[in-house]
Amino acid sequence: MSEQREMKEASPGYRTVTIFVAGIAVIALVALVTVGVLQNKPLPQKYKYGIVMDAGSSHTALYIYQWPAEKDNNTGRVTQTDSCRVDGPGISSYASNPRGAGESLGDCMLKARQAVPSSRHGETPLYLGATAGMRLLNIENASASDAVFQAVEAALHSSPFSFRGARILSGQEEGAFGWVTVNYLDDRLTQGQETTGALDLGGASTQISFVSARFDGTESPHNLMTFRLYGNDYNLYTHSYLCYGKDQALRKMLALQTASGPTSLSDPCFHPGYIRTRDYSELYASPCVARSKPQASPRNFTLKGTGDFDSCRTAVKKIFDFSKCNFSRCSFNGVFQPELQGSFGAFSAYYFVLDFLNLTDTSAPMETIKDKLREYCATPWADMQRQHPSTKVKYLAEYCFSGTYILTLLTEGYNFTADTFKEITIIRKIKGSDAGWTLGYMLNLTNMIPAEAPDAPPAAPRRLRVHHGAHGPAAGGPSPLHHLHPQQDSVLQPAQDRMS
Ligand SMILES: Nc1ncnc2c1ncn2[C@@H]1O[C@H](COP(=O)(O)OP(=O)(O)O)[C@@H](O)[C@H]1O
Ligand SMILES: [Ca+2]
Repeated sequence: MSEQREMKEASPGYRTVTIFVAGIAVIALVALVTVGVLQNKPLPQKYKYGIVMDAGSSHTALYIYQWPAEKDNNTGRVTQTDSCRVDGPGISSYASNPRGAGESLGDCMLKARQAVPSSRHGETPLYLGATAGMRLLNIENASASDAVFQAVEAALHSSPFSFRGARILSGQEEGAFGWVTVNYLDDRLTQGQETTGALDLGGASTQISFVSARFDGTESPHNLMTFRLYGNDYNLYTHSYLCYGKDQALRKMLALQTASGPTSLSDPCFHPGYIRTRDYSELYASPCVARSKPQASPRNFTLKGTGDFDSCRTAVKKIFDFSKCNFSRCSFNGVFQPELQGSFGAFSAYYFVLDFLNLTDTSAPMETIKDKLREYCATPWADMQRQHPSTKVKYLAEYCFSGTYILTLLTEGYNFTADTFKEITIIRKIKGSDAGWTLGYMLNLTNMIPAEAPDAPPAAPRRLRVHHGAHGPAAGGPSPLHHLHPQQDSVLQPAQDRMS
């Protein structure tokens, strides 16, 4: 009896404890399940991603872009979230070891896997675009360039991303996409504002692109790219000069100086005291200079710097041909160029070189710029090395040439004057994204720039179909496999397609 009473008496407290413990257990279970579910099923991602690899002549770089998931295909701004520089040289340097080209991309691919949330991997487009280094290899040895592409494609196919092809961009595309990038990042396209021209200096080629009111393509159809973006039509003049990137331009200058096969060369574009043995077969191993290789020459020559800016300019100027022009006006080498118009953004090696030389202020008088270069080139090589112990020796040795080349290309080549030179801004990034062709390339291939303004009445679809232009390796390249047709539905259209 008493026991029963006791139990009865104890029961209210016992029940409270039981309910309490059970409650805790349920909460713990729910929390455990929630954590488990969340770990397996990631939270919905706010962003989408796209990856472009820039296989340049000197090196390959990977860029990761992101944009708000719900604004996809609209005006949601695409920004660069990450980039990765591949160790070693550009893929065109792997002609005799194609597998090495594929392997070289491994570290950056790993970085991309870590940077893009895994739930997005499968839907993230991955593109590789090669520029002038592969254009040259393709000219020189098409089967070697095929083998490099095969190795690179195999490597990228094995990534978790949605690989959409590796191909050589035409010079027109390279120039036009650089222009799209700069104007997209500056937000000049949605507003229908006046656009900025684009100047891109690479190692093997250089591009100039700008909108010209005086150019409709009649004079030189190959230089016209037409766009309709956000409801505005653009006639873009663009030209890519193969062999006029700064590395090939240097080869061209050295080739002119060694035409007779000397054993030593005094060169004004290198610092006084600079001395280096150069191999003839190495110097001439490029389609840019191969034909001018001396008939008979020793194995190598000794290159000695004299550090004389004015003589360097004279030597550099000789790689430009100003003698012929079959158009109303030309830049050089008989290439049509309308009168320069508007402001320009100059990036890539323009930035690397002029930033190193502290010459990014283009509003400085031309004479001041020349004086600074004159003084710079005259600095003894030993002093240069002492002052810049951590700068790559190859770069350090060539900044005098590169600065002189840039000045000559802009003023004598493109006809920038003391006045219009001020219209050039030297840029590396715009709002955190690198200036270059990659962003424009991706925006085009993923149709992220609409032809019509977003709030325009639903007119007939204006997206223009693009065929590859009848020019450049992109059209007649090594193998159709490498030239997927990613540009269908793109808004970018080379003029000759429109007119045919
Ligand atoms: N820090 C730097 N200083 C000087 N030059 C640089 C630096 N970084 C890159 N470059 C140069 O910029 C150029 C980049 O060209 P790249 O994009 O590889 O070639 P292309 O566009 O012709 O295919 C190369 O000449 C490379 O040597
Ligand atoms: Ca480049």
